[in-house]
Order: sequence, then structure tokens, then C-alpha cells
Amino acid sequence: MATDMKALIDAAIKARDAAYAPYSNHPVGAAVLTTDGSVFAGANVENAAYPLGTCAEAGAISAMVLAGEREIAHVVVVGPGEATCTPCGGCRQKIREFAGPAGKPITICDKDGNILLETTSAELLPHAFGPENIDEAKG
Ligand SMILES: O=c1ccn([C@H]2C[C@H](O)[C@@H](CO)O2)c(=O)[nH]1
Ligand SMILES: [Zn+2]
Repeated sequence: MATDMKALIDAAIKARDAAYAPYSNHPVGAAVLTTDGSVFAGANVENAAYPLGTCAEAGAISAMVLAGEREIAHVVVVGPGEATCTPCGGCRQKIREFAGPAGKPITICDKDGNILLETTSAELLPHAFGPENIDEAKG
């Protein structure tokens, strides 16, 4: 496995291990590689008011944006077990915003970082609505 891929998976595992998921007991870690070569990680942060929890992917994207970066090159998601923890619908849209219409690779790993699925953001959210779909003629 390429070194940068291993680093991305390791960043997602480290984030997963820092997740706050006492309600679902389903800690998730995500790592975003940007086109500039930076890595930003995030974990899910749940809340006693259950619907207010946030996903791992959302945290990683927030960190990326706060650092001034806007272009996703690759996303890795690591779940807590053997199941394939693909991004939820909301996160697919959040990833789409920064991954472009053609899509970018998304790799889903099991708890130990073994690759379960290699897909793309475009495959996970086909015919997506994105920045390019906003009609600029406003009247
Ligand atoms: O890709 C995923 C899937 C689920 N979750 C979180 C949301 C919630 O805290 C928990 C159970 O759904 O897992 C993520 O963070 N990312
Ligand atoms: Zn999500």
C-alpha cells in the first residue's frame, strides 16, 4: 500500500479512537486528503439530544475549510467493526461540495484499516446537485 494511503487510513483510525459516540457506540473516523496534500481528520460527536450529533466526515470537512482548503482529493472512512461504514446521505452532499462533479475516491475500511470498499463520491451520490447546478440568473 502506498505510504500516503497508509497515512490517511492511520489518521482516520486515530480520529475514530477519539470519537464521542456514547449513544450509538458506533465511533467513526474520517480523513480527508486535499489536492494540496494536507490531511484533515474528524470523528463523530454525538449529543444527548440525539439528532444533534455530527458525523466524522463533517468534522474532517470543517477542519479542512478552517485551514483555508477547498479541494478534496480522497476521503477515508473507518468504522468500529467489520461492516462497511459508508457516508450517510448528508455527508455525501457535504463531500460533493468539495469533491467536484466528476468525483473523488472514497475508501471505506474496517476497524483495523483493512480496505472494504473503494468507490467515488460521484458513485455514492449520482446526478448530485452541486455548486455548478446553481442558476446564476436570479430574476
Ligand atoms: O459514515 C458515517 C456513518 C455514521 N456516522 C456516525 C453518525 C452517528 O454518530 C453514528 C451512528 O450512526 O455514526 C458517521 O460519523 N459517519
Ligand atoms: Zn454523515
